[in-house]
Amino acid sequence: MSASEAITDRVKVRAPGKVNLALRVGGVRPDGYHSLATVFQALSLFDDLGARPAPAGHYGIAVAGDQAHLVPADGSNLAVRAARLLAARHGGEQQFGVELVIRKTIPVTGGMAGGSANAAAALVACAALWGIDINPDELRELGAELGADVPFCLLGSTALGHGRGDDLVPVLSRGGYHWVLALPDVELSTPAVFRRFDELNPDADPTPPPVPPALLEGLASGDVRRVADNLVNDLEPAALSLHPHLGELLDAGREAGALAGIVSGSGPTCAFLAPHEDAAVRLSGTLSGLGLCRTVRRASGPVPGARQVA
Ligand SMILES: C[C@](O)(CO)[C@H](O)COP(=O)(O)OP(=O)(O)OC[C@H]1O[C@@H](n2ccc(N)nc2=O)[C@H](O)[C@@H]1O
Ligand SMILES: Nc1ncnc2c1ncn2[C@@H]1O[C@H](COP(=O)(O)OP(=O)(O)OP(=O)(O)O)[C@@H](O)[C@H]1O
Repeated sequence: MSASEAITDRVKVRAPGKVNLALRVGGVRPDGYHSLATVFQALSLFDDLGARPAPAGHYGIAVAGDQAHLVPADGSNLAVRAARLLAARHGGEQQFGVELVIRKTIPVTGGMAGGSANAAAALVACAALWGIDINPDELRELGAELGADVPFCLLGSTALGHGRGDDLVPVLSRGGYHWVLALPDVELSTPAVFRRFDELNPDADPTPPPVPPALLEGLASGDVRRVADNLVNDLEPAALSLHPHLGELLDAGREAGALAGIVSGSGPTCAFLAPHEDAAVRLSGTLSGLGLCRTVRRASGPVPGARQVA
């Protein structure tokens, strides 16, 4: 199917990318994952996914968007894996079929949970298309089998994550936050960044450091400066050591008026928090003009998780 045929989508689902306001990383667990203590915020940078019926046993995929060529359009796509997993747990893969189309906006391999957002969207879309009655907890459990960030892409808003990052509790958050996202022209693989973290922290405590209480207080009171002062990402030194020029980009954003700048998740996207919307508009203009990154986007948060749209 070509992406232009998407007009016939029977179900459309929109899912957000994320930024980690705090990403505290502990040592490696027996399952190979790192113990995390993290605060996620879902951002208004969305991927859209359409689903339409297909013959039983057929799972098709098309991907559109300027980075579509970087995303697998076959059975390895996380959205296809999500559809098959849902089917397998509700009667069998041969009982259902679907044609999926993804329109990418979230940067690919950018540290903003793009693939996870597509998996979350596919779970929601296929459950609706196939008439499967599944509650949000079950949906998040399936999501966790697909990737550590998938449950948050389902939940959205602001949440505290423990374990692999998939054990979630909603966090009280007031007000809206205005972000400028600088997308560098390099890729960073999540496992490679965690491996570099291990090299830099050979004696990491199995328990991650706590998220800053002042961050949670800032969110609860809607105090953007307090939030900015307490952003933290333990993967940032690892990402910077793999791509040192990200440090220059972070410095440029701070000098151009950001309250704070951090690497988003495993990077390489750099996320700058602005004091208000006008400042974000100015900051994105300045950063675009510097030529330090491939593109600059603005987004706000928090926004809801994956959900069906008209
Ligand atoms: C960096 C973050 O985006 C922060 O939210 C996530 O921790 C990564 O989440 P994700 O991309 O959904 O992760 P997965 O697809 O489940 O795992 C990809 C790889 O990242 C590493 N990984 C991920 C999560 C975690 N808690 N510990 C890890 O070590 C592992 O090498 C894993 O094989
Ligand atoms: N539906 C999908 N969308 C994007 N990437 C996908 C998808 N399915 C598989 N991938 C592959 O997964 C890898 C990670 O891409 P993704 O865009 O999810 O990275 P990321 O945003 O850095 O992930 P995270 O922030 O969750 O660690 C890439 O190699 C990509 O090609």
